Parts: sequence; structure tokens; C-alpha cells
Amino acid sequence: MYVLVNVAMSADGKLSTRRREQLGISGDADFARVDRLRAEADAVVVGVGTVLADDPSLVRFDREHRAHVGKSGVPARVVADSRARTPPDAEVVTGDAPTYVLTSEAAPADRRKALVEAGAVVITAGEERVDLPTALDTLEAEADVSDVMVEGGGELVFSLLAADLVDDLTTFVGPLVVGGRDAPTPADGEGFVEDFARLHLDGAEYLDGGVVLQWTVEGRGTTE
Ligand SMILES: NC(=O)C1=CN([C@@H]2O[C@H](COP(=O)(O)OP(=O)(O)OC[C@H]3O[C@@H](n4cnc5c(N)ncnc54)[C@H](OP(=O)(O)O)[C@@H]3O)[C@@H](O)[C@H]2O)C=CC1
Ligand SMILES: Nc1nc(O)c(N)c(N[C@@H]2O[C@H](COP(=O)(O)O)[C@@H](O)[C@H]2O)n1
Repeated sequence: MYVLVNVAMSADGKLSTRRREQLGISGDADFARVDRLRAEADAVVVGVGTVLADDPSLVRFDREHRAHVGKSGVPARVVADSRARTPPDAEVVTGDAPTYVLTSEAAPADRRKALVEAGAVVITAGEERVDLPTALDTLEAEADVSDVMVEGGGELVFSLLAADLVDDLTTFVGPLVVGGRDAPTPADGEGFVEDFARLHLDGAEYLDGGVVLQWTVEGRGTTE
């Protein structure tokens, strides 16, 4: 499974405000770049925190670019959601693109059922929390999803980095300061302590008054 993470953050490294409300950090050119990344992916992935905060639809992508890179159909939507908290009427569940909800065994049966009735495919991996390596393997084996673009948020991205599942990371750094010790950042979770995820900078580009940084992930960090 190839995993690309793309996030937009403020100049001080925040994904949104301390209220965890969706914040437009990208401008039109960056959103167009994101639409091309979505077009190249088999699926767009978010954590349930982003679903509950933003109610994203994840259906927009650059159709011309998708044809250009030789992919057919539309990118699927994937939510990492251990307890099946995704509302069945969430935008990410409605619409024509397929939706996969990655849950754990802790997800109540009635919530899983409601998601399936709303049209989502529920995948179970892990006891209390989604076991990401297993869930991604299942997605690849059962849904033919082998190339994903993760859009956040910080809790999910940290877990993916800690599990050494991220190949590439793209960060758009926008021209604003958000501040706030409790505002989400690109990698929240427990955090690494001494041994950090290591990156290699592959490129940088001015865009929308900010900059896009393209990183390759060279090695995982440890949380011990
Ligand atoms: N600027 C940007 O580019 C973006 C900004 N955002 C912003 O980020 C914020 C949301 O981020 P955040 O709160 O971090 O939420 P996330 O979207 O990262 O979702 C986190 C939730 O995912 C679930 N989850 C399931 N499995 C795992 C796992 N193995 N590891 C970690 N999490 C898992 C957890 O809930 P459970 O335990 O119930 O499963 C967890 O609380 C919002 O404010 C949103 O606006 C979001 C995306 C992009
Ligand atoms: N690239 C980018 N720039 C920003 O400024 C953002 N706030 C985000 N947020 C992400 O975009 C999702 C919205 O998706 P839809 O437009 O509903 O398809 C949102 O949920 C975040 O994942 N991204």
C-alpha cells in the first residue's frame, strides 16, 4: 500500500483552530493541487475526528488529471473510526463514491448496521482501536485500494507515522498564524520522544502566498 499524507497548516503549524472548526488555509491553487492528488489516489482517507469536525464529502477531484494518469472510476472515501461514530447521514457516506469505514471490534453492532444500511462498507481490524496495518491490508485485498491519500487529521497522521505506514508527506504552509496550545497540528497523538520520524525534503514550491513542501518519510519514530 502506498500512503501519501497531505495537510495544510498555518505558519505556526496548526491544522485548524482550538475550536477544531474547519479552517481555509489553502487558496485556490493549493486546492487545485489537492484535487490532482485525490485524482491520483484509489482512496482519500480521514480520521473520524475530521468527519465530526468538518463533515467533508471528499468527492471533489480533478477528473481530467485522473484520466491523464490512467485511472478510471472515482476515488473511494475511507474513515478510520474505531467505534463507528461516523453519522450515517455524514457527507462522506452519501453520494456515489464508495465509502469504507475502518472500525475495531469495539464498534457497537447497531452503529455498524446503520452505516451499512447507509451504503458504507465496514471493515473491522483491531480490538479497541483500528489496527491500521491490518485495516490497510484488508482494503488492498478486498477493495483493490493500493494507493491512498490521507488528508488528516493529526491524530490519524501520527498513528500512521508511528506504524511506519507513510511513504510521502506533503505540507502546504499558509500565510497565517492560528496559535493556541490546543489547536490540532499535523501529527498529534502521543508524540515521539527521542527517536523521531525522519524526513527527506524532495521539493519546495511557492503557492497561494505560502509554500508546498514535499517530503519522503525515511524512518519511523518511537514513542517509548
Ligand atoms: N488543514 C488540514 O489540512 C486539515 C485539518 N483538519 C482538522 O483537524 C481536526 C481533526 O483532527 P483530529 O481531531 O486529529 O482527528 P482525526 O481526523 O485525526 O481523527 C482522529 C480519530 O480517528 C480515530 N482513529 C481510528 N483509528 C485510529 C488510529 N489507529 N489512530 C488514531 N486515530 C484513530 C480516533 O477516534 P476513535 O478512537 O473513536 O476511533 C481518533 O480520535 C479538525 O479541526 C479538522 O478541521 C483535518 C484534516 C485536514
Ligand atoms: N488541503 C487543505 N487545505 C485546507 O485549508 C483545509 N482546510 C483542508 N482540509 C481538508 O479538506 C477536507 C474538505 O474536503 P471536501 O472539500 O469536503 O471534499 C477537510 O475535511 C480536510 O480533510 N485541506
